[in-house]
Amino acid sequence: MYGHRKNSSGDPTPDRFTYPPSPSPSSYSTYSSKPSSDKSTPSRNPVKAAARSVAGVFVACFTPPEEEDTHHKSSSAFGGSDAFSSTSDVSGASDSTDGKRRGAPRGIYATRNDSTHMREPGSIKFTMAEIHKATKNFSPALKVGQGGFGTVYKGQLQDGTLVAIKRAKKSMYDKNLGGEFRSEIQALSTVEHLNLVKCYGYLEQGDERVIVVEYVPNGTLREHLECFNGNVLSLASRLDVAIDVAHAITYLHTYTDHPIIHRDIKSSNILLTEKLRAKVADFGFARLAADAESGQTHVSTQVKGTAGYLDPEYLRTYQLTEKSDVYSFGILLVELVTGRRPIEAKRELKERVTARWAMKKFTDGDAISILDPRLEKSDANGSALEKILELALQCVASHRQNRPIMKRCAEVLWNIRKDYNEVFV
Ligand SMILES: Nc1ncnc2c1ncn2[C@@H]1O[C@H](COP(=O)(O)OP(=O)(O)OP(=O)(O)O)[C@@H](O)[C@H]1O
Repeated sequence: MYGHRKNSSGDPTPDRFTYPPSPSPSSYSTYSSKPSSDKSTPSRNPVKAAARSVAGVFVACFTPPEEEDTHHKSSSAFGGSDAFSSTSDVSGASDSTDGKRRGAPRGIYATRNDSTHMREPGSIKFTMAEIHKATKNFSPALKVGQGGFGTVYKGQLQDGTLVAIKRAKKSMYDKNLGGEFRSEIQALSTVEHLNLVKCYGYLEQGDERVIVVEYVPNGTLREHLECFNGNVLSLASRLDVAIDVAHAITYLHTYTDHPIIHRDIKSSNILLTEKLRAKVADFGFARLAADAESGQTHVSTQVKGTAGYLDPEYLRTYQLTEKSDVYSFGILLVELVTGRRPIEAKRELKERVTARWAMKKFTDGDAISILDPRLEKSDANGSALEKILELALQCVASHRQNRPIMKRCAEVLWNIRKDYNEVFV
């Protein structure tokens, strides 16, 4: 199953992939089972050894796609919406989309009146009437994004709570979305953490699959790294974001009833609050990890994730562990300090795979040259950059046993942040 993103020309471009690939042709099959060399050149410097190792993995595993990914949003979260200030009638059958589908035999348009009963307090099941009311009948004015799962709307519940309402696209449901939907709900409904997007509930009715989650108002990390709002995210804020994400993943790996592996850690799944704190979203690919007591290892029948963030060891072995998230997190750290996407297909060959390029510069003693050009090349930034890259290197080690656990990542980042703060007091 491929997520459908839109490239700059508006064409759907796959950037998320499943291996084994679906029968449909895709350049992403080049990521597949080609074994990668883990035999890095021995080095006395473990950091440099890891760098060589990871560079080898990138060479072996990644053939960048022809098209650069693909940032797309049909409308930005920054656009927000003032549609809630309107007092228009939300029951309105006058909505044009609604009008077009009025004859549909199944789904919400045929069942709106079946589910007008009130939701029981505390229930996570929403009614169709509530969803319609919250989104003003899925008003295009309230659309805040589009992802592999479907369309995301900003909504407001009866009690005034702002929510993001994720409506699965029909094609996804046809492709056996059932499992993924339930997975997302199962994972989301059991967890609660300041740095995780809270799940309020869901609706499963006819062809409709809708998830209601906390609305996070300030766009995605990827949007901030691209300065969509005109402001450059400072290195201090980037460190805070990294710490928040590390805490969120630590919680998923360690403190839930069963370990949860997110499987799709990436900058477009990290949402920012107005105070620029991070909340990790999109558990569409989350799966409950093996029960620690049973000692079983989760073996996937399909490799899922997003190009550029995917753990090569998982790709090779189909064995999913928490360390696959650690790998993706390492890629995210590189993204945070460089500002670049993990794969930048329009750049010259040696710079296309951002982590490989960054690690090479780092081991050549030229880390500062990879710092996001929008950030000042100060001593404080240079020092923090090197420490962050050192951690990133460990996270993207080719063998999972050489990667730190996420809790350790949080601790290291916390210390980097502390040292960084001290420079400014
Ligand atoms: N909880 C939320 N609060 C505010 N905006 C959100 C929320 N969830 C998603 N969005 C917006 O909707 C967009 C699409 O989100 P979604 O999670 O469906 O897809 P994605 O993660 O960007 O892509 P994919 O699903 O293909 O990985 C996001 O990029 C963001 O702009």
